[in-house]
Amino acid sequence: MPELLSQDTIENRLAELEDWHYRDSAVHKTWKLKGFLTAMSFANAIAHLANEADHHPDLSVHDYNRLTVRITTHSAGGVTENDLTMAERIERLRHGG
Ligand SMILES: C[C@H](O)[C@H](O)[C@H]1CNC2=NC(N)=NC(=O)C2=N1
Repeated sequence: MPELLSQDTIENRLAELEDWHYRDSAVHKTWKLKGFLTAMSFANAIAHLANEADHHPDLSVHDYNRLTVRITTHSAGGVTENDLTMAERIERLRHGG
């Protein structure tokens, strides 16, 4: 089972990622997209990435054009390397990398 990371480690890693935060045993970010379908498409792209990685974030499309992603490792009960890796992969996806 992947091991839980300390708050210091998590916050140091998140400092490299724009607008990601650590709260309630998870890392999360909210984007404001161009519209509802853009937000849905981004959520779907993340869903495919997540399924390939077998690591599944919580995805919420809300307030018309916002997407909130929350990532935690259920089996560990908090944030592990797998969550930070997923956050990094989502950022690369968003920026076309
Ligand atoms: C069997 C399967 O690999 C596990 O249930 C995976 C699936 N996706 C998962 N996703 C997340 N976020 N945390 C987990 O502990 C987890 N476990």
